[in-house]
Amino acid sequence: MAETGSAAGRDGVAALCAGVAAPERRYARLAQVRQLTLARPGGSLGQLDTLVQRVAAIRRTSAPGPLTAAVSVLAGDHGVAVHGTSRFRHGLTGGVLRLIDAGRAPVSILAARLPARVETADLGLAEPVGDQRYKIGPGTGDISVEDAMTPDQTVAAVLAGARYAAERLAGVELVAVGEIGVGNTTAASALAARLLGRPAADVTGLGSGVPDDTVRQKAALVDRALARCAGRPDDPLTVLAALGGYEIAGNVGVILTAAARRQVVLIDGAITAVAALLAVRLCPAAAGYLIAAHESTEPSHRHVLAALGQPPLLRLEMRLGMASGAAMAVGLLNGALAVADATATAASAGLTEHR
Ligand SMILES: Cc1cc2ncn([C@H]3O[C@H](COP(=O)(O)O)[C@@H](O)[C@H]3O)c2cc1C
Ligand SMILES: O=C(O)c1cccnc1
Repeated sequence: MAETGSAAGRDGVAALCAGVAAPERRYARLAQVRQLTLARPGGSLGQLDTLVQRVAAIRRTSAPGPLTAAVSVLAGDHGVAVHGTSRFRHGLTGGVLRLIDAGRAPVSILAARLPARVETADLGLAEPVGDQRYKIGPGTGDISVEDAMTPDQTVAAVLAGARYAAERLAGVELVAVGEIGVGNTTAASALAARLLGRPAADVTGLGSGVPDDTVRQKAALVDRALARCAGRPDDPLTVLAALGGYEIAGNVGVILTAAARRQVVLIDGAITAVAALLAVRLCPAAAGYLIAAHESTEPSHRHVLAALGQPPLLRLEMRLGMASGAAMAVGLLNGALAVADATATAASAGLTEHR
């Protein structure tokens, strides 16, 4: 398999990438100058000052102010979960999606407090749940013995994610990117191992909370998956087809579309981070739109964030997925943006600096 997906599909992904222009650094400099005029010591918000400058470059304004946000969760089942790699049974993902849609899942509760609307879609559940307009297939193949998706399904899932983002996530300034999929930390570990050239044991963790012997079994499955596709090209779509999942591919499309629309992309945990890495491998300019909300306990997450050059905003030992870490970070980011926007200037307050 030299290349993944039909020519038309690959053209569609290339068009998504062509729509992404890097953020405009000029606005970061203007925001920095503006910050220095405020009635507080220059640089006193530390990393948050730098973050505000990055958001200024993304939004093309020197004072972006707090951002309107949507929280997005894409869902897909994973064939590899039949080996018992998750705390939960293969196929239970749909129940979690129902809980989110009913407003009773952790992310729904966090989003309601922000407030932010929650959007979800079934891209690859075994049993259909909710909106089926973006559905590509009923769960992936077991990556330890077969490809997760066909080349055409892979490209279709990226493009479905893009369409979902255009139709359901437009009109906000920030997208918190999330996923659910029983078994998807095994897929994320396999993708990270392959994309970063790291051994499975370095990037495999306890996911939803499995015992140590199951973590070792997960690493062995990842090794089998890597051996199965050794020698294949390592272009992002080929790797995604072999080892990924529908919700991961969909999030590649979400990230590229959000970047093209100059939305801030808040990355959640290990599974969305590896989708971001795939998006950046396809389209380097997308990197400028990413902000890493947190670093979860999944060992792959730290390595993938390092490869993305993204320090996490929060380190809380979360391992929940479903955009919950990203939702937690929205308030922090918007707090920094509000301070940058609305603090009095030193001159207006008669506060001149001694040095
Ligand atoms: C009830 C339930 C709620 C969740 N919320 C997030 N995840 C998280 O755990 C899953 C990944 O871990 P693993 O690879 O161990 O299955 C993903 O669904 C992720 O979003 C959940 C998983 C389940 C089952
Ligand atoms: O890193 C994550 O987001 C994560 C970790 C464990 C389980 N689900 C998600």
